[in-house]
Amino acid sequence: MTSPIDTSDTTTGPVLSMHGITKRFGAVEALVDVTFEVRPREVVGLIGDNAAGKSTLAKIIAGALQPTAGLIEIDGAGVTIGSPSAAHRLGIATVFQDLALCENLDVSANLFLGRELNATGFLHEGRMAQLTRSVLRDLRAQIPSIHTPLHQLSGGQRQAVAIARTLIGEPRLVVLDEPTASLSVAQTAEVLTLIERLRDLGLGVVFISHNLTDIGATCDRIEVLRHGRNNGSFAGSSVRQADLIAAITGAPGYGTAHS
Ligand SMILES: Nc1ncnc2c1ncn2[C@@H]1O[C@H](COP(=O)(O)OP(=O)(O)OP(=O)(O)O)[C@@H](O)[C@H]1O
Repeated sequence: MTSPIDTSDTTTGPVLSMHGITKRFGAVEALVDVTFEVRPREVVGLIGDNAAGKSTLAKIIAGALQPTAGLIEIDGAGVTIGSPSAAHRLGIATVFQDLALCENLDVSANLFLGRELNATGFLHEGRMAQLTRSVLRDLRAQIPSIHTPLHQLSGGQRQAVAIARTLIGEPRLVVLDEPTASLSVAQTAEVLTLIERLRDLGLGVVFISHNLTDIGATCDRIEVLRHGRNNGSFAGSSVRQADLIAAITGAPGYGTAHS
């Protein structure tokens, strides 16, 4: 339960591979011929201006939207991610900005929300508590107690609970949509550390953000979308913010797709 794929070799094939992804909403082309890949043990930043198509791509990965065209592969095999539960079965976990947690429930109950363990018809609270502690230990998340109600936690701790919740399903890939938005500097640092832990656990991570400092500090690779198209791919370690901004805004040299 708490041992996601332990893949230490980043030369292995992508866990997620998307080619020619197009998504139309009527006349609106939200995504056009997009390519996107994530390898095990890799954090890929997905950035772009408002309406660039980031959330649409995340929703397609999460099974909440279907692409109009394109090919999706998980571990090299073509798949259709027809629903959020299909994504879950394929080892894809997504944390959207609303976190989808319950304020009045405690940490452990939130981790198992909607998928409580049953033993002879009863909630198996002891086992859920054990797994909750194990997942939080794997992440080294700073949570006061697994019995603390969610409404008593900080924004960063809530994000930690939402990220810990993804590990219950033994994911290969975790998609985080703006996980540091509206967090303090200290809470942001904690969440960035959690993202690095997910990578250390062998997972592929998609990190969507408008914050280029957070992206630059954490990502192995950064993919830029502009007007629904690929508009630049950068190695995280060596990237300059000016180059990211140029790709996001379409400065000269970055005005076309697939630069
Ligand atoms: N359900 C929908 N119906 C119609 N148009 C949509 C729908 N969802 C997204 N769009 C359009 O698709 C485009 C891409 O939107 P998307 O939300 O993916 O961008 P984004 O990069 O996530 O933006 P932001 O950073 O502002 O959240 C926008 O023009 C948006 O208006």
